[in-house]
Amino acid sequence: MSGRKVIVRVPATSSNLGPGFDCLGLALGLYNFVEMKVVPEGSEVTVQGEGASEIPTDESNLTLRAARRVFDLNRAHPAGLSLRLTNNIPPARGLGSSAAAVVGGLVAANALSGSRLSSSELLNLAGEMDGHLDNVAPALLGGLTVVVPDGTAALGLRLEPPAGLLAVAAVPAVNVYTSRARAVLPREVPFADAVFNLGRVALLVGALTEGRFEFLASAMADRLHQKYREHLVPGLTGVIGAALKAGALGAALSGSGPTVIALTNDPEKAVPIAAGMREALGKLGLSAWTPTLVPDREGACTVETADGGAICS
Ligand SMILES: Nc1ncnc2c1ncn2[C@@H]1O[C@H](COP(=O)(O)OP(=O)(O)OP(=O)(O)O)[C@@H](O)[C@H]1O
Ligand SMILES: N[C@@H](CCO)C(=O)O
Repeated sequence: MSGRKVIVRVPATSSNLGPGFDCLGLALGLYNFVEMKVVPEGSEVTVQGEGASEIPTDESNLTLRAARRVFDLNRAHPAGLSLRLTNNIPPARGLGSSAAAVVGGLVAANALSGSRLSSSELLNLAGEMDGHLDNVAPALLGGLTVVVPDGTAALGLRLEPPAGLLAVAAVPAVNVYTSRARAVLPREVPFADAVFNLGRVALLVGALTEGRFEFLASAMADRLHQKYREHLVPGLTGVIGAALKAGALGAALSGSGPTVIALTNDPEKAVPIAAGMREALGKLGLSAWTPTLVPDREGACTVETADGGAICS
């Protein structure tokens, strides 16, 4: 096994999309790369790019831990492992960095040990390790995903995002840790708020799969989590409002924030939408990165297999 190497590409993800708290996610064309090589002994992790100074490189590294789970399950025991992580997804910004780290480790190790685990086994493992099925499902499967835990298993459905959809992200230069953003959520919500979200999440899935963009502004509204997180996410309401004013079809907090994601199907509107969101954050003294991203349709895939081929298109 020594010397065998794979490179896996994993997309960023935006979960919730407004009302779909913990169940909806969209894969985005912004990628982390995991190069995993079997070496004669020891383990070595290097990180370059986003989060390089904060992501651990010892045995606690998420990608390494995920890989070890798969090697154990596949009864493959590489003598040593070398991991080179090249990150374009900024951590702690609501773009699924930790989900990408886990999925990358699982998929790379599975590819190096005979691909014995199925996609649903990988989804269950990823959900167990990351704790956020709504990020790991789109990272693994690509596209628009609906996922729910059902007993000990996850039920994940991949749907095709509509043609021409673009996501303009406003990524402010502040960290919001998911654990903190969950701790501020209430234990109970008003029945009317639950009903508000139920209708909208159904409408949102239907609107996206049918390309009924005129429904998105209403369908991306939320009453279950965004208002409780407002104090952690600078300018949340103002940034969403600015995106809608600049012509976005709909906008919402990405995952647990602080990124806001705005959808459009008009490439020319992406520029004013990004400018509007930057301006709203600028009024608070915050700078933001505002990339326009296409939906990723492949999910985690192998850009270089152990025998030199490629699985990603
Ligand atoms: N690319 C990565 N590689 C390894 N560990 C990571 C990576 N990204 C995040 N982590 C780790 O995951 C843990 C959870 O981080 P955090 O709550 O910010 O999740 P996150 O996935 O970055 O959130 P988000 O979805 O908001 O980006 C932290 O301990 C962090 O160091
Ligand atoms: N659905 C989760 C995503 C965390 O990345 C949340 O909003 O807390």
